[in-house]
Amino acid sequence: MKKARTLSESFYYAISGILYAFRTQRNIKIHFATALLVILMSYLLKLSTLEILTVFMTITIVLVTEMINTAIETVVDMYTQEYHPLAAVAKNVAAGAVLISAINAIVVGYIVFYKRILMLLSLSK
Ligand SMILES: Nc1ncnc2c1ncn2[C@@H]1O[C@H](COP(=O)(O)OP(=O)(O)OP(=O)(O)O)[C@@H](O)[C@H]1O
Repeated sequence: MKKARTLSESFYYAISGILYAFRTQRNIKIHFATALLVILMSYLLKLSTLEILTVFMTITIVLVTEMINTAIETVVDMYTQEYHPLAAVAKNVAAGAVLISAINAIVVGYIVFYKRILMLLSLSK
């Protein structure tokens, strides 16, 4: 088994993991595009420092859980292509983690952006 020897090698492996997840996972592409849009909106709507921190934490949690989900799916698929109840448990629990992070993102998005967007819409009338 090949072990990472230097810090730069470890960094390279981590970056290639991120690029693999981005290349192969449609959901991660969607989350990434949404994150860019949310960051742009945060800038335009002049969020407070605390709100910006919350938005960044939320984006990070969604992307990280998606990547861990991808890692778990990959390990399960490497282990078996056959139906196995434990494979189902592993994948379902990983998918559950993604769902929880997505619900958190919706709640944060609602609390931070909803009133501001309503105000903008009423101003533009
Ligand atoms: N080897 C397996 N044995 C038993 N059930 C499985 C197995 N592979 C997948 N499943 C079931 O099918 C579901 C979907 O698995 P799959 O690997 O297709 O992920 P996915 O929904 O395509 O995820 P993503 O969209 O994130 O790639 C799992 O949550 C699990 O319930």
